[in-house]
Order: sequence, then structure tokens, then C-alpha cells
Amino acid sequence: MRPFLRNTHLMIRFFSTHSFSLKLNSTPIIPQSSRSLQIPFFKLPHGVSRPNSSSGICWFCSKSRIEAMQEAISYLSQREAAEVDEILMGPLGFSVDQLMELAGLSVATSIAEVYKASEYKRVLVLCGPGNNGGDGLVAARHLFHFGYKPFICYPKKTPKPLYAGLVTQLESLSVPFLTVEDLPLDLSKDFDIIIDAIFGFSFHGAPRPPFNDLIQRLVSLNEYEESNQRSPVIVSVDIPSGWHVEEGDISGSSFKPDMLVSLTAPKLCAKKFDGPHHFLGGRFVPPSIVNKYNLHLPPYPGTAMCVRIGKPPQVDIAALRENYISPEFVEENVEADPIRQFHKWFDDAIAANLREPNAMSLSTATSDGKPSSRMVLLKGVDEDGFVWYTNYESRKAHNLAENPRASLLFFWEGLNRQVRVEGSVQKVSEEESEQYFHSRPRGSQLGAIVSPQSSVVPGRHFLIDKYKELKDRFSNGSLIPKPKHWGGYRLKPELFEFWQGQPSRLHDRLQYSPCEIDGKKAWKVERLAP
Ligand SMILES: NC(=O)C1=CN([C@@H]2O[C@H](COP(=O)(O)OP(=O)(O)OC[C@H]3O[C@@H](n4cnc5c(N)ncnc54)[C@H](OP(=O)(O)O)[C@@H]3O)[C@@H](O)[C@H]2O)[C@@H](O)CC1
Ligand SMILES: Cc1cc2nc3c(=O)[nH]c(=O)nc-3n(C[C@H](O)[C@H](O)[C@H](O)COP(=O)(O)O)c2cc1C
Ligand SMILES: Cc1ncc(COP(=O)(O)O)c(C=O)c1O
Ligand SMILES: [K+]
Repeated sequence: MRPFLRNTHLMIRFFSTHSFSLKLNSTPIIPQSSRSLQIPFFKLPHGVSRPNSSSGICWFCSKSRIEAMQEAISYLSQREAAEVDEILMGPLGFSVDQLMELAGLSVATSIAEVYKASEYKRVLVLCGPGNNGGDGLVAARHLFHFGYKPFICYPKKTPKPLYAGLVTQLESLSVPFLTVEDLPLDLSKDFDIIIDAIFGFSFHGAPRPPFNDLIQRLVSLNEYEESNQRSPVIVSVDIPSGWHVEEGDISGSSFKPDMLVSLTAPKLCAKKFDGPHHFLGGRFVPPSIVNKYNLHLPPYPGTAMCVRIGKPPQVDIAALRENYISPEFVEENVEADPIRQFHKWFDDAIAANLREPNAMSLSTATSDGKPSSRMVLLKGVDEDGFVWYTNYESRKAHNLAENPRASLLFFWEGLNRQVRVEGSVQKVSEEESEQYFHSRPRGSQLGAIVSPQSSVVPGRHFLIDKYKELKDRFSNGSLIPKPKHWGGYRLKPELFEFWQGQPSRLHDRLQYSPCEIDGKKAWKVERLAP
């Protein structure tokens, strides 16, 4: 919901007691959460009352109320959490194994999103006697496969086949099991992450041995943190163990985790969590549960098993960095022809399922050397060069008219690779542009006619009005003529560089520049210092 709700006027139209549609500045909004979970209604924001008539009366509510709604997240009481558990495993047909597998996977993926295995390798998982402990065992297995080194402390093994199986699976991966006595009293040196999978929503009373001692060691870690000494981060599964499930840390003497992964929906104690990373996991909640408990939760993006709840933490931009780890990229293994090498890497980018691997930054410059860059989409590449399409009256087009030289840059983040290409630029033939133009979706064809690219327009309505008019004109499906001012460019490459990230910033850089061998045009490959 966040992106939709920055503006002031939100129109709410009621259909029944709870059901309403939302319109922001006249544009219908399908809340993402309801799209993915098919929630037919939203919780009423505090202070908004239902009109007397349910026949579709519309009115506006204020910005602060919208923000209140935006912040509204549902929390479950202890009783509700147990009830949801029963419904899932009763009428809804789930088995505990399934839910635990998905819960443990959510915990592992949440951790992997924030704490990279390259920096936070050693993970101690403290497992309690119930399902929360089972989630910890599952998370440990997934973390092993993600490249972490897990250790388990599971002092009260649950004598059920499900748990015995989870233990066997970890033993077969040679994951060490440590007794409480094996554990160092001071956990600060031996581990980078500690997963608290001791108690979940069935916790009650005060922690009994040996778990009281484990919890106390987590409290000591918080004290380390306060003294600015490096200590492991603590990740709590569902509930910070020792906290009251609804009231939180009532004694004020328990530990404060750095990350909380709420499962299914946050429990009431999560309101008291003020650490930097709150995630939601357990992507199995069906609409019937969402409706029954009036759940309002952030939607999971794409195929993710977890989603962040609340604001991302403040980051120190200067401290943001990745350590690249890639296979070596050496002279002996490259293609003699840089276009063939480009195709090889492009195929890798496709195989890695990267989003828009054909997106490239195009840099041009004015005749007096003022550079500018923007992204465009590569639409073809062969021995003649790299092709993209655009508006011939745009800023880039003016640059290219006065200085027909450009550079292209591809960055394939998931593969730690970039490719630089430099050369001279020419327009493609009218026939080639015609052919490509008509291959585009009709909406994009109309968009190209509507948009005087790079010139100032009076407002969004200018484009939308023109678009609607044209859409009507071409609604009979007739051919949309390509505007004269729209077409392709081809960059003929004169220099290439293939870059692959490596540890300690000692990256591989292989440059291809033109040369002549026996009077024939060829390419010289040279390694550049990173
Ligand atoms: N949708 C869902 O529902 C899903 C739920 N999932 C997971 O299940 C978790 C809930 O699991 P759960 O019900 O097994 O309870 P949990 O809190 O792990 O442990 C209970 C054990 O602790 C013990 N114990 C209690 N208090 C104690 C104390 N003071 N000191 C010492 N011991 C104490 C208690 O013993 P008892 O007191 O009964 O003798 C019992 O043995 C939930 O939080 C989530 O992580 C996910 O896997 C999948 C989706
Ligand atoms: C991923 C991506 C792909 C783009 N592809 C194109 C494209 O193929 N052609 C184009 O004209 N603009 C494309 N754009 C928009 C351009 O980046 C840019 O805004 C536009 O071409 C105007 O640039 P100019 O004013 O420098 O000429 C793309 C933008 C993004 C983010
Ligand atoms: C303004 C503009 N023109 C053209 C394109 C390329 O689109 P297509 O793939 O439909 O040719 C894009 C892509 O983002 C664009 O933003
Ligand atoms: K826990």
C-alpha cells in the first residue's frame, strides 16, 4: 500500500459493512495485499465510520488517517495464534511438517536477505521443545544449503518422528549438535548469528531450565553490544523467547533480538519489537484465514518466502559494499571475437533469469563534450553492432546528431559482471525501424506517437488525453503508422571490456581493441588492472 498512499485524497466507496473500494485521485486502487491474497475487504482505519447508506456514497479522508491505515498491521493474540494453527491443521488440511518446512524456509531466507553468508557464516540455532524449535531445525538445514555453517543446541529433543527426521537430516549434513555444556558461556566469539528458536506462541510463565540459562546468555550478548564490542546478531523465530506472547518483555530483563521473523502474522508482543529487522514469513495463509482474522499484512513480493514489515533500517551508505566471488575469467577461455564473447555472457544472463538483461546504459555527449547517460533496451546485436530504438528528436538524438559517438554499459548484478562497449553510431534503415516498430505492442506504438520525448509537457494529462484520442482512432485494429521521428540506432563497436568481480577488488578485466593480423582485421585481448 505504501506507494499508493502518499497523496492527500483517498476515496473510499462502501459496498457492505466491511467491504469497500479505494480510489486515489480518481484512479482505482487494488491493494496489493488483496490482489495476492484476495482479501475482499480492509480493516476500517481508525476514525473512519461507515456511511448510513451502503449504496456507494463517496467521501474523502485526511492524510493522517491514511497514514494510520498504512501503518496498520494486524497482530494475533496468543489464543488467535493457537486457533489459526488448529484451523490450518484441521479443516484446511495442512500437516505440521508442511507448515514447519515453509516457516523454517522463511526464517532462512529472511536471514539471507540481511546477513550475507560471506560475513555471517557461523550460525548457532537454539532449539526449544516445541514447534518453534522445529522451525529452527528446518531453518538450519536451509541455511546449510545457502552456504552458512550451522550448529545446533537442542537440549530437549522432542520424541516424535517429525523431529527425529529433522535431526537425522542435519546429522547427514554433518551439522554439529552441541549440548548446553558444550556451549561456551560467552557466545560472543564463536558465532556470527544466533537463532532463537526456543519458544513460540505457546510459551507461558517463566522460562524453566535449561532454557532460562540459554536466554540469560542472549541477555549477556545484548550487554556486549551496548559496550560496542562485536557480538553475534540474534534472530528470534516468531517470538523473542522469554517475552510474554502478548505483552512483550514485561520484566524488562530479557534480550532484544536484532531480527524478528513473525510467522503467519505477528503476535501482539511484536508491537514492542523495535529492532532493525522485522520480517514476516509463512507464505501459506489462505484467504479464509485472512478474512476470518481481518489480517492486514504486507504482500510478499514475487516468489519471495519472506517480506519486511515496517520501515527499512537507516543505512550508512559508505558502508554498503559487496564482496564479489566469481569463477576466474582468464584469457585462455575467452572467445577471439568479442561479439561471440558478448553472446556467451548474454546467454549466461538469460540462463540466470536476470531481469531485463538487455537493459543498458547509453552515454552520449554534446559536441563540446558534455556527457549524459540513460538506460535503453538492446534490441539486436550482431557483427554490425548493437541496436536500440528511440525518438530521433530526443536529447540523446540531438547529442548523436552533433557527436555520433557513444558508449554502452551492461551490468549483470546477479553474475558480478559488466560489459563496456564503445564506438560510432548510425541510424538504422527506415525499413528496419518500420519492421521493429510494428512488432511492438500497440500501446507502445501509440506511446511513441504521443510522446515528444525529452521535451517539457504541461502535465501527465497531456499524454493521457492524447493517448486516449489515438487509442480511439486506432480501435478498429488498423495499422498504426510509425512516426518519422522514431527509429533505431546502431553502435559499431571499436572497444570492448568484459569485467568480472573478484574478491578484494582484484577483478578480472579483459579489453578487446582492434588490430591487424596479416593485413586482416582482428581483436587484441589485453588484461587491465582492476
Ligand atoms: N501457523 C502456525 O501456527 C505455525 C506455527 N509454527 C511454529 O510453531 C510455534 C508454536 O509451536 P508450539 O505450539 O509447539 O509452541 P512452542 O512455543 O514452540 O513451544 C511449546 C513448548 O515449550 C514448552 N514451554 C512453554 N512454556 C515454557 C516455559 N516457561 N519454560 C519451559 N518450557 C516451556 C511447552 O511445554 P509445556 O509448558 O507445555 O510443558 C512446549 O513443550 C510458533 O511460534 C511457530 O514458531 C510454524 O512451525 C508453522 C506455522
Ligand atoms: C530499463 C529502461 C529501459 C529503457 N529503454 C528505452 C529505450 O529502449 N528507448 C528509449 O527511448 N528510452 C528508453 N528508456 C527511457 C530512457 O532511459 C530515457 O528516459 C529516454 O530515452 C529519454 O532520454 P534522453 O532525454 O536522454 O533522450 C528506458 C528506461 C529504462 C529505465
Ligand atoms: C520511452 C521508451 N521507448 C522505448 C522503449 C523500448 O521499448 P520496447 O521494448 O517496446 O521497444 C522503452 C523501454 O523502457 C522506453 O521507455
Ligand atoms: K523464538
